[in-house]
Amino acid sequence: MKIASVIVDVPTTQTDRPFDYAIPDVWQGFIQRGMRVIVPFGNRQVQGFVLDLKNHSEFSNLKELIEPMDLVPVLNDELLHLGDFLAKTTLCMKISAYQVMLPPALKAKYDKYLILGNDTELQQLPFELQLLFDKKERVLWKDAVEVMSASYLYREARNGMFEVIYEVKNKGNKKKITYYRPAFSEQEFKKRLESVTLGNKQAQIIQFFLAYFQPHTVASIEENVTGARNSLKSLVEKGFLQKEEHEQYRDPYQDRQFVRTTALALTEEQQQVISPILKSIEEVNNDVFLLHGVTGSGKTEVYLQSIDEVIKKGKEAIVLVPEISLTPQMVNRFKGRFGNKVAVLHSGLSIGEKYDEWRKIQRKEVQVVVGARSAIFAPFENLGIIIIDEEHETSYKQEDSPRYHARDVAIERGNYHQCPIILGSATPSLESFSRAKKGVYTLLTMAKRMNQSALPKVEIVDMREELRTGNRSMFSQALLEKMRDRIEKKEQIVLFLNKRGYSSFVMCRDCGLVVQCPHCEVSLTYHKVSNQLKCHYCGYESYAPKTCPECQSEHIRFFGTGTQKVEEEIGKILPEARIIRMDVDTTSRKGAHEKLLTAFQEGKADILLGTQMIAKGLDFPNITLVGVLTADTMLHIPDFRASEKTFQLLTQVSGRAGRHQLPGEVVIQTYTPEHYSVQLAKEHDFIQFYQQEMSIRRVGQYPPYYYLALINVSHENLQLVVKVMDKITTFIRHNLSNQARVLGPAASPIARINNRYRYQCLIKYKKEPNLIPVIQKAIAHFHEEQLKKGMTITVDLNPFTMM
Ligand SMILES: Nc1ncnc2c1ncn2[C@@H]1O[C@H](COP(=O)(O)OP(=O)(O)OP(=O)(O)O)[C@@H](O)[C@H]1O
Ligand SMILES: [Zn+2]
Ligand SMILES: [Zn+2]
Repeated sequence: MKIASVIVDVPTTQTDRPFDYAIPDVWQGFIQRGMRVIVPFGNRQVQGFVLDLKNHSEFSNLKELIEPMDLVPVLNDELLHLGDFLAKTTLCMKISAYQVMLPPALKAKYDKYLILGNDTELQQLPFELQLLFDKKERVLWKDAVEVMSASYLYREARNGMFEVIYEVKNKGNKKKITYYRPAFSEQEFKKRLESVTLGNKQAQIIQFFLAYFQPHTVASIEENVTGARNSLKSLVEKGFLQKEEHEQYRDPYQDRQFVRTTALALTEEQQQVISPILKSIEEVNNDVFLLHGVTGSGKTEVYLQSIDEVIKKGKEAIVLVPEISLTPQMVNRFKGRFGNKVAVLHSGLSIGEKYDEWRKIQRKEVQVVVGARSAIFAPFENLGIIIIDEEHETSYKQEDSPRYHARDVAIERGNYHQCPIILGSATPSLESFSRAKKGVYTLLTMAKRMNQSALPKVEIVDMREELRTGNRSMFSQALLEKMRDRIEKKEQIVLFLNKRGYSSFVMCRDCGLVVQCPHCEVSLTYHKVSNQLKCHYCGYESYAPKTCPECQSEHIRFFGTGTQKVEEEIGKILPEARIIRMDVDTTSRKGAHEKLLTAFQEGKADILLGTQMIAKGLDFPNITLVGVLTADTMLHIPDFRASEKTFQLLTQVSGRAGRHQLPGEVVIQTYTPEHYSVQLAKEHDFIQFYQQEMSIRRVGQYPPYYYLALINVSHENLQLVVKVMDKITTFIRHNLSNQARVLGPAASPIARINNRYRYQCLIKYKKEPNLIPVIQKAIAHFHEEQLKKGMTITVDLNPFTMM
């Protein structure tokens, strides 16, 4: 093959297609599909992905590609195909589709190094390289190519002379660990022993190996035979032992002892739901299961035993969990069952650690990956199951390009591998549940909690009523009494606050002004520690004003409640209570999250106070009271999913109480007690909520009855934004069927971010086969504006944020 088709890293619409490059002779036979290469583009050199190899091109005078960046492909055939799928279904550039599948270490420009292969002696190298390597462990790639050709280096790397690694700054080099392994079978080993004479130490070492016939590290040999180190070499020379080196990964969990767990005897309900899953695994079917199980019904055990079956068949498993429930407790459950067969991918890892975990997958050293959204791209080649826990979580949708939903990617991959998919939740999304009702997915239900424990009793407290009776505190009488009671009984409490920071906004009580960001149309958030106001969209910061910027009144103050303020107030009313506060501020340091949770688990506090991050996944036996301080903050955001999100959150938080022997109770404080999402969360009635919400969606023409597409235009010049959005909207309106509803142009709910005005157009549709080409055509018209004037146009198919 003489020609490579390459997708280049130049993200513009004009370059969003493969370019052909001639493969120079030195690289013939080396370049493969899915490798990254460096190619000339214009007068620059850029990276690209090889999509295809061929012998003929419709273009003549092809430029030559410069060199490969990888020894082996970083994307396999399936992932190349998946990139196509992403580009088509999310309207992103192909280059961003491929890049999103790789760990960040392979995206940015990190330095590349050569290190010597396991068996390479310095003397084997050409003299020029010997000089470079002299006493060094590794050599910068760019220094090496000054003295030797890249093709020589790559070929020898393939032969095992070197390894090529990407070095992520400050994260330390790959660690190697030396092992000694027996050179023959046990029988052969014993036979040969008869015909040699060994020194005392050597004999002891041999005895040790015969007792534990497996590879050992030097450290473990020395532990058993003191001073063994010096005799190992001669045993290698005599042929008894072989020395080998294994890479030691920067395993973030390596210092931890995992208590091994074994499969639990399943309850009747668990058995009922797992049997169709096992059947699907057995028959290699591509079924999508929606596992609707109430909180604490034992969904995780169903996942674990399904995965176990998949591993036994020599296949692999991907488990997605939302970033915030990817707690050490969650990781332990998987590592405890499958040990080092598990790789973990989440945003708390350093770039180097992510790269290491990814390579374990690529090298087939693990069979299970547990991770947040992007783990759906794990480069497994023989997938046997994909599990998405808490499938209703909106964090499975990526908010920047490629705007993909992990569920769609999972279904696409499941289809390729012909493997089952489990979507699990106590509060499934309306989209998934309606698909299950229609029979597109198979519905599996677990309605009971483990050990017959009841779902917690929920009490709703009307905070307006509290105010009327003169209670101005953030705790209702009911909640306060129950908190006292639990502290006395030495049981534990979870207090949930739907917010971050000390207080959310600053308002003037005289003129009603809310202090806003000067660049964005949002109110600023007050941070007590620094006495600053911050914008969470653009990062703008200023000191909190002492007087109102509008009317100069001094009655300007902070509204709303934050975790710090709640902590202070508890300190006043329940001074004996020990509190652990978990929010963005207390958990920003690496490992902090885990420390706080462990402390709580060990009973070092009575109250766990926190935001969203404590709502899910926690499974602690001693929690018997959950208090939700303000249930309605989320009901008022401009989003048609506001009620659904409120119901889900209240159900999830309530689900933390009374999961084991002790019964649980929940107090929900609210200013809108009559709202159905609050009332039905009290009843734990998902089905009723589903029906009620569906009828509202039908009337409002929202998903799952209609699909949505959101187009957004932003620029500093308001007139330009309005003009462009108007033209796009008109074009789309004229080119879709009259069943489609095209709303807009209208100012976005957040009308300005970072001084850029934002306008949008929302399309609601049922069936529009031409939707994508029409949108593309509408936008293509404004290329010039995008390129020259810095205007941004984004398209979000099935958007999850309407802001
Ligand atoms: N078959 C079983 N026998 C005994 N205990 C079990 C069994 N299955 C699960 N459990 C235990 O029951 C508890 C609840 O299970 P699990 O956390 O899996 O529930 P879940 O459905 O995932 O809940 P949530 O949706 O609230 O996270 C756990 O402590 C788990 O170890
Ligand atoms: Zn004022
Ligand atoms: Zn701002």
